[in-house]
Amino acid sequence: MLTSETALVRALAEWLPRQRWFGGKDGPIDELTIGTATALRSGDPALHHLILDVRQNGVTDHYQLLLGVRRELPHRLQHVEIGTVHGAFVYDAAHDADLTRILLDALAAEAAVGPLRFRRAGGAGIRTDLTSLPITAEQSNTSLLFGDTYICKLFRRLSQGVNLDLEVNLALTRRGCPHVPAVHGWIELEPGPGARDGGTGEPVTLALLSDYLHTGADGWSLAIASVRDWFAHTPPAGDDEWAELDASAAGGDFAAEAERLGAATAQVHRALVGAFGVRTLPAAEVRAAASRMNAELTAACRAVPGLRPHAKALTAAYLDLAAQAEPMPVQRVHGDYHLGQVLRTESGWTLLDFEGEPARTQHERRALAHPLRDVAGMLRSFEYAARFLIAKSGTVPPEPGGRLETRAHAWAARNRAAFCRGYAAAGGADPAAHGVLMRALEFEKAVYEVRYEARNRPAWLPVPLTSLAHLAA
Ligand SMILES: Nc1ncnc2c1ncn2[C@@H]1O[C@H](COP(=O)(O)OP(=O)(O)O)[C@@H](O)[C@H]1O
Ligand SMILES: O=P(O)(O)O[C@H]1O[C@H](CO)[C@@H](O[C@H]2O[C@H](CO)[C@@H](O)[C@H](O)[C@H]2O)[C@H](O)[C@H]1O
Repeated sequence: MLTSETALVRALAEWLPRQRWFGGKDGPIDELTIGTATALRSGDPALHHLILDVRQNGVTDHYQLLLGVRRELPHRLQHVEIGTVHGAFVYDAAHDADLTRILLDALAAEAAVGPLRFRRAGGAGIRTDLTSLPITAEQSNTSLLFGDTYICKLFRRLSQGVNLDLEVNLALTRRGCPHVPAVHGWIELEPGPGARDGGTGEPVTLALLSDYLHTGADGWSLAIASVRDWFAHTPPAGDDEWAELDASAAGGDFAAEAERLGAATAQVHRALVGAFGVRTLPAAEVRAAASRMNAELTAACRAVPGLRPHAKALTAAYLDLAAQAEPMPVQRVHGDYHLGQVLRTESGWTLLDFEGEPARTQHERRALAHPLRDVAGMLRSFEYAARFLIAKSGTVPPEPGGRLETRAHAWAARNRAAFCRGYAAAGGADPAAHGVLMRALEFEKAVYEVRYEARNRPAWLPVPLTSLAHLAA
């Protein structure tokens, strides 16, 4: 019985915190148990689907793992070894194309295996002749490419109920929205006792199979290429003029793309209203939201001391929001909008990953919000992109007013303005006309990022902290 294998549990507890997608790196694992184990293939190699129940600081999270078991571990799989149990190697089978093809077969057949249900989105069949390759993006989940046809996202930390990415993508696919990849199928865990559905009575989404937009380039890589050009460009008039330079002269200027991205964002926001509706948030709830933002700031300052010097400016922004609170429209939004979530294809920008912020509860992620929340998220991403290369070269925190920092600031300002222009011109709320709300939303996102980086990528922490130093000044 796999669930009572102590050697396996011990190996998993040692391996899990080292995974990019593990969201609990800021504290020890108090207990790890195997919640469900479903055999998808026996023999050698064998494949088991596991749900790991991980208790940390009184809270239990559920993580999904495809566990491969082999007597001999070929070289190509050694980097994903978890350990050995009774003389057999166990490893992360998301990287084993011999085993992942079972997922496509099961989806095509709309199979049911134990508590796992394999679903198809529409009438069209699912190809089963494709080999998978995991992508190596900076991800909270693990995605497998099947040829250049499908991308299958295996959700790592499971949320209760229907996954938002599935819910939103299906709704927008069915409305014919051109800015999301079409959904082909999904895998879910049927409702059941304990961790299975957390009492919601809803299936838990485990994976999502969508169109792979193989010609697309993600917004983050495009933006970083542009920042690189911008840093490399030698100004004609000397260092002091760098901030005022015409960025379009540097080559690789991103502003026109940023503007188009703003327009696509406004169009998706409209489609979300069409699919899920809109409501008015009373002023009292806006005030409550401002006070929640401040409570998050207090908690974040406790966890990350580097945030404390900015706390006063952030609180002032939240107080301004509360003081000027008036009823505002709220709707379903993307919820974790940044340059890594958008792809530029030959036909325009496509938005990905409607799951919301991985560190929030499902309830928080599904909550309606002002659409400018996404705009604020993307503006933060321009700040990140502008400073990423400085951080990578090890010169963070840069000297205030320093050469590269001045340039980074100029790049971010140019692209932020272009994005907002595109958003407003395509019918979205004009960010310039909502200064108080925008400032509070941007700070809220920056606080989230500081916590996110502390928990997941401590080496990145200086990026949001440095940009906060500028925004809060
Ligand atoms: N449908 C798709 N077509 C092409 N690439 C995709 C697609 N979906 C995701 N990607 C790529 O995978 C990366 C991570 O996807 P995402 O859905 O954001 O995963 P996560 O939730 O783990 O962050 C994206 O930045 C993008 O580069
Ligand atoms: O894409 P995810 O849903 O996994 O989002 C989480 O991870 C993101 C990083 O991969 C993180 O985004 C932050 O870093 C980005 C650069 O890597 C930057 O463009 C974003 O602006 C910044 O927020 C995101 O916050 C987190 O939820």
